[in-house]
Amino acid sequence: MAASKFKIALVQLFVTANKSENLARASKLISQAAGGGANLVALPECFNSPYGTKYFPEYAEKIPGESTNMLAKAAKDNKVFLVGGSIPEEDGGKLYNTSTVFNPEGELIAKFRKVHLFDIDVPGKIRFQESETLSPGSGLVTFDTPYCKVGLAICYDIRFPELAQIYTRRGCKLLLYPGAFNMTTGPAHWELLQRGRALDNQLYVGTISPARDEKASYVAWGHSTLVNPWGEVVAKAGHEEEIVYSDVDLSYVDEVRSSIPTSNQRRADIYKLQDMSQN
Ligand SMILES: O=C(O)CCC(=O)C(=O)O
Repeated sequence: MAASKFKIALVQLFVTANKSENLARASKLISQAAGGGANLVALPECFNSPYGTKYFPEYAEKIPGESTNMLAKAAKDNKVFLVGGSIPEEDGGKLYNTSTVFNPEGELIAKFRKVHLFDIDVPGKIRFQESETLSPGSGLVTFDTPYCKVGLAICYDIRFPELAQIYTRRGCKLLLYPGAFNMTTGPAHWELLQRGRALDNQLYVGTISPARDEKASYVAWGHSTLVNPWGEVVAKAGHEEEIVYSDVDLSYVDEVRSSIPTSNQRRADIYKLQDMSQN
């Protein structure tokens, strides 16, 4: 029988412009998280490079490559499931914002390319057009652990509730979103979106941000968080580098779903959700 509890570590890494420093630091914090008892360790969006359209071409790598080789080794050395945040990936002349997942044997078990690119323009506040240099992914990705099935997406993807609903339909009890919200949308929407996705789908939602660097061209909000199926924040970082640990209690997912059985109360006769993804 699958274990009903496991420990997750959200690694809020301080990311700099120095890739090898980022990789070394990430590797050290993954070991620290494993030493702290985590079964599953997760890194932030763009953990190996600064976040910004001008940086993506400069830092992009093939998979496998330097960054994912480090992740594979760290997962194996520390015997953890490792969600490698995301990195700018180059493939076939295109760039993607890509998350990779490794099992405790160091094998790549999932690869997700951000599906919804972060293209926004909030007048006087923030304009960001990820599509200037990136291409979107075209598939949805879940992976299996001995604990539960996990759904994976990246940052802006959290704004699209259909994606989370599809992962829930596929049997996920935990959704993970490496992400880097900013000083405008962070305070307004970061926690609200996570609590919304968790409550709508009655599952755990974890987000993993880089630590805030006030000197960076894109200032991340921080506040990596875990929300439970009741919609409560159970663990939350500040904005500096830190590891946030929490137990994920899968029996609580079942309890909430049986107390308020929304998933059996849908009106398929008046609306429907369609999963068109091939993977
Ligand atoms: O949705 C937002 O407000 C922020 C999204 C973002 O920063 C990203 O997709 O990387």
